[in-house]
Parts: sequence; structure tokens; C-alpha cells
Amino acid sequence: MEEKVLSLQNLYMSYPGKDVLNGINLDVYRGQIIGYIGPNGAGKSTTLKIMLGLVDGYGGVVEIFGQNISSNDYTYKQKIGYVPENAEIYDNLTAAEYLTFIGELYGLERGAAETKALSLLEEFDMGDVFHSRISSFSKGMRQKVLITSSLLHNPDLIFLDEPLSGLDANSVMVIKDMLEALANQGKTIFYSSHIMDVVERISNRIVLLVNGEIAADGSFEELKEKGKAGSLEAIFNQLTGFDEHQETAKKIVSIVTGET
Ligand SMILES: Nc1ncnc2c1ncn2[C@@H]1O[C@H](COP(=O)(O)OP(=O)(O)OP(=O)(O)O)[C@@H](O)[C@H]1O
Repeated sequence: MEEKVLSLQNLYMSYPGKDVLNGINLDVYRGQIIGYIGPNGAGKSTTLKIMLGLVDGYGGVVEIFGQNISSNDYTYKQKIGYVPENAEIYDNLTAAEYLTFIGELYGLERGAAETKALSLLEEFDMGDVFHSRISSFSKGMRQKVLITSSLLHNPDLIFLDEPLSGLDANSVMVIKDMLEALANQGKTIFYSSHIMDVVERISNRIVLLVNGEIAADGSFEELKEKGKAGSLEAIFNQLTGFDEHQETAKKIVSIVTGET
């Protein structure tokens, strides 16, 4: 029988003057790679932050590994990894200090955390800067540190919010293959991104959020069948009712150049 890892039941969230999530129902099973997509402001990051216990005041039920996350028992967090879209990272620390600290927070022994962090960074071609300050790192290097920090404790459920930002083409290939390999090992991946060709390639299930509601849920093939469009980008345009990109682009250029 399939093992349910995550369950959202009638999830609602509002900020003053704005309903962000309008009743999300979603069951996610072990080994799935969920591509969680939707227009800017649709509520993707909000869903992720609720599941991670970073945002309160929601309505409905969130269960992770069968545990209601509002129960004040935070043990489920030990089995979760998270790569946030915008991360606060301690710039003055070296990669070694930062990653060892994060590893210890997750309960790893100091030496083991440091060894594992170095091994992972070496795979990302960053072994030589292990003892350099994070403030000296490029955007892509910081992103590799973040990805490493989310994996140190061997989590069973991994949330990634636009994880490839700043990564070069070679690193993107490594991460894509790594996510596939992790899912084959039984890890569950919840992947939110705007890079449609990557979502199309790695996800075995795509969930499209529009205005705080699930507008489509299925494999890429199923969505293609439903949308009668070729690529995920075209399906996205179609299901979000957007067909004015050329017109909008022309308007922007005419405003920029001052020609009407
Ligand atoms: N702390 C907050 N206070 C008020 N409104 C918020 C807050 N956080 C998010 N929102 C609003 O909730 C809506 C959904 O935001 P969210 O960040 O979840 O969208 P998203 O789907 O992740 O968008 P993007 O693709 O641009 O990252 C937006 O209208 C945003 O302005």
C-alpha cells in the first residue's frame, strides 16, 4: 500500500484583506516528486511555510508523517529538509561553521556533521572554500550551501522553493539527477519552481495552484491530455488563462521607448 507522507485537508489562509489559500486538498505519497507550480502570488510559498510550521493562523488540517503539525510535537521536523526561496544565511560564518551548526541543530554529532558537509560540498566543487566566509560566495555558491544544509540530516521529505536559482547549467544537471535518485530511494520531494522545463522533467506529479486553489493535479502526460498543449509552459499558459504575452511585451516596449 502507498505510504501517505503529507496530507493537506481543506487548507485556508488569509492575510488582512486577502484570501491566499482557498481550500487546498492534497495527499502526497512516499517517493513522489511533486512539482508545485502557479502564477506569482498564487500561494505556493505560503503553502510551503505553513507545512514547515513557519506560518500560523491557517484553517484546515496539515498532517506530515501522519502527525497533525498543530499538535505542538515538532519531531516531524527532524525528517524534513527545506531550501527556502529567500534564505537568511549567517554570512560571517564559514561554510564549515554554518553547515556544522545546522547539522548539530538536526542532532548530528559535530565531527560527523563537518565530515558530511565537506563531502557534499566537494561534490559541488566547493571543497576548496569550505573554510571561507559565506559573505565571499557567489549566488550559486550560497545556493549550494543551502541545498547541502537541507540534506545533512538525511531527511525523508524535502521542500524546495526555487532551488536552482543562481546555479550554472552543470550544477542544475547534478541537482536534477540527485532529486531523481533521492526519490528512487523513497524520499518525497515537494518542488516549487517557475522553471517549467525542469518541473516537466523531474516531477512525476504536477500540482498547479491558481488563486489559492488547485487548478490541475496529475502527471505531465495527464495534464497534456487535459490541456491539449505540448509543453508544460504552454499548459501553464492555457490553464491560467494567459494568452497575451506578445501583446503585453509590446506594450512594455512602447512604454519604455515612449512610442505609443
Ligand atoms: N506575510 C504576509 N502578509 C501579507 N500578505 C502576504 C504575506 N505573505 C504572503 N502574502 C501574500 O500572499 C499571496 C501569496 O504569496 P506567496 O508568496 O505564497 O505566493 P507564491 O505563489 O509563492 O508567489 P511567487 O511565485 O511570486 O513566489 C501574495 O498576494 C502575497 O502578497
